[in-house]
Amino acid sequence: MSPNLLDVENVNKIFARGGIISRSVNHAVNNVSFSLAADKPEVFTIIGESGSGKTTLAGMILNSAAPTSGRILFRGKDLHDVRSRRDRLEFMSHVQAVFQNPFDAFNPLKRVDRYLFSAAQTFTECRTTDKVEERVDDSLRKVGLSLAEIQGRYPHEMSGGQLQRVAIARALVPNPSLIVADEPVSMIDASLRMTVINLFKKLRDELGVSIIYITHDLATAYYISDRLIIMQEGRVVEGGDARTVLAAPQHPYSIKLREAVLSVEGAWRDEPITEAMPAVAS
Ligand SMILES: Nc1ncnc2c1ncn2[C@@H]1O[C@H](COP(=O)(O)OP(=O)(O)OP(=O)(O)O)[C@@H](O)[C@H]1O
Repeated sequence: MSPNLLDVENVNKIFARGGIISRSVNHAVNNVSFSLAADKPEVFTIIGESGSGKTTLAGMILNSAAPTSGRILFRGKDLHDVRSRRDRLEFMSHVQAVFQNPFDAFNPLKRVDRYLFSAAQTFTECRTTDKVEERVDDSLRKVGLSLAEIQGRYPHEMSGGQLQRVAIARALVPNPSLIVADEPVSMIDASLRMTVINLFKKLRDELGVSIIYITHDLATAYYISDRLIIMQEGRVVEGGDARTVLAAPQHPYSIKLREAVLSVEGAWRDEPITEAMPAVAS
């Protein structure tokens, strides 16, 4: 049997606080487990209020921090063993990240196309200028942009929504199988949020990319998720198929979640999202 895309097994992260006299520990991630299948791309949402451990968990999935205990496997390989530069580059070509604030992700003094060229040179076999540009243009077209549109532009010359789409295009350059998106729309103008959210759906459906979507936004979580886990104080308090969880919420936090979803659903029904989405090229 082929391994899962991702296995998070009994993962804990404990931060120590204070000095020798007043030492305390913060159990930021507490015994979290879930898996993503290799053959079924999905949007898997990690939802929870501020401080519930979402970003800490994301950091461990991205292998930028190690669990205190438990393990994380990507395609059957323990991330603990992904150490050499070669292994890390290989891992990063399969697992990419999109962060909250696109303006933080790009140096204001650096042209945005440079980031995409650099990703193509680092993570792909493209070596000639033509091949690199072709690869970058291909990735940009998957998010409804093109190299001609963004070439030579600096971050401040783009809207937050456009820049986040460039960040997603950069993540797509290596053809990853998993994107970890940590609050990817919370800093984007509300009118552009659904463009990015719909884009994740298209990446799942048309490119077979699985998305771990991290958020505290109940409405977009409901709209986009196939499965979700709800975190509170580091623990998973409820999880499973998104509609099932929301149809019969058990935990007080999930009940709050459901109430919020119902109120925004009503609003959406009255005022559907009309922003046109670009087709995603395969
Ligand atoms: N490097 C660190 N050192 C010490 N404590 C940390 C560190 N990183 C996170 N924490 C603590 O771990 C807990 C979980 O934080 P985390 O950022 O993962 O939560 P979150 O759910 O992502 O919150 P938010 O939605 O506000 O980003 C918090 O109590 C936080 O203060």
